[in-house]
Amino acid sequence: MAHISFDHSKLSKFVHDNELGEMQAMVTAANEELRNGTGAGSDFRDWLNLPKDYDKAEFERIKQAAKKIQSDSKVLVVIGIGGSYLGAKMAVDFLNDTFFNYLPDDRRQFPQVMFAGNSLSPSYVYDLLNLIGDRDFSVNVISKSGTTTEPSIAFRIFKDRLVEKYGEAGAKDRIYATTDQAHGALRQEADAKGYESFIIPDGVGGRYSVLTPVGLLPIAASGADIDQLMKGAADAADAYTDPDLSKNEAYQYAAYRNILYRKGFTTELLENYEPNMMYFAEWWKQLMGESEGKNEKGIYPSSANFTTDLHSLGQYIQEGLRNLMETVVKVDQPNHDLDVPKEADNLDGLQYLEGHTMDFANTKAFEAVTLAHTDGNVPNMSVHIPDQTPYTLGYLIYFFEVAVAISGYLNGINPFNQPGVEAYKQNMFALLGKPGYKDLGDKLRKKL
Ligand SMILES: O=P(O)(O)OC[C@H]1O[C@](O)(CO)[C@@H](O)[C@@H]1O
Repeated sequence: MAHISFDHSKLSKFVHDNELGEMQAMVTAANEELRNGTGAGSDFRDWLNLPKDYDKAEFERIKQAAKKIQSDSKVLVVIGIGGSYLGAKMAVDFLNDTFFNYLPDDRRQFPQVMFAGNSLSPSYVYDLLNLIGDRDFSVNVISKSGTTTEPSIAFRIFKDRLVEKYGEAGAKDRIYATTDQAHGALRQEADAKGYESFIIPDGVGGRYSVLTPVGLLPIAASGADIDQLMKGAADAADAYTDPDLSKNEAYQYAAYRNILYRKGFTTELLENYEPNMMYFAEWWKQLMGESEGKNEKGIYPSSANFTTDLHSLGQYIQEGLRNLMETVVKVDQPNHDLDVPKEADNLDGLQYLEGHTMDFANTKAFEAVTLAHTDGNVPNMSVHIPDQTPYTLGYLIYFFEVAVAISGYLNGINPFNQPGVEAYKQNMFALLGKPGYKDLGDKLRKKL
């Protein structure tokens, strides 16, 4: 029995009874490609066994580093982009108090965890420096390649500030580098300067890296239990191995979205009813989009946060272009619940909700939306999670990782590369005047 459950009961209007069964042969083949390494991109499958097969000594070092950061810093600045930040950001949000980063220092046990290097906005960096002020801080710089422009520039700026505040030696003790074990500029710098460093395993791509030091150090620094996170993922790894579609809900999810995609439902919205899951959707979008969007095909991953966005996107979802499908991640037991207060008069007309809780209203909204969208011809799937614990998050991460790998093979693409991301990078290097890009730079400038 899986710890989380996948509900496809509202798909009967869109998918005939026999269609899932007809996917079985393809799913079996996709499973073999994934498990036996015969599919495209097979060098990047190490995330499959990662929840069990990880470097235990390094894991302990992560916990020690997290303790040091908690003891000597009010702020941890996590520098990275794409898979080198989204996993940590979504997990820190998902696992902590909604206003975790807003609590003042005298009301918090653990440092603020702030992110940088995920844009080129100077205002953002300026504002973050201003937020830190003269408080103690540390930096975790994360980049597999070590050459990504956004985090590289941000790292220079925060490193400068650290050196200014603590001197060269003091700064060195507050920089944690998470990067490739042997290659890249960041590895060279970490070794040359003696930063404490952690390794991004070779066989794990950025978007599958949240359970490596990439995600684990910031998550642990925020005070969350990374043992439980790994345990949840390890149990999910056991739960989602059977190629039999009737027994594997992660594979069912992959198969259903493939069936729907072929019927013209080309955009998938990941939806939630908890504001601190907004970044879960951002993490999921990179996982799905970078894995599947290639060879001029793939489901476009989008998201909506409910009930908030029912009052902005709700109209479109209900009646706009009919190419949408939706997947809701629904928390069955919120971290906290509140009663609807009683009032003697009934001026607001809300008396009928007295005796109920806010979560009752939230869950009824979920049910109402599911039915309305289904009636509006938006195929609806949902993943129910019991709570927002580290164990459940680990489980959920693995559910989506294994599902997208199968989904990619079902759609005939390599789910583990991202060649298209290079196009903008090459142009940007050329326009910035990076050595080696002169000819391309000349060509591009004529087009501007
Ligand atoms: O860790 P790096 O090398 O800085 O790369 C960051 C991100 O850039 C990409 O290569 C492309 O977006 C992602 O796969 C990766 O997560």
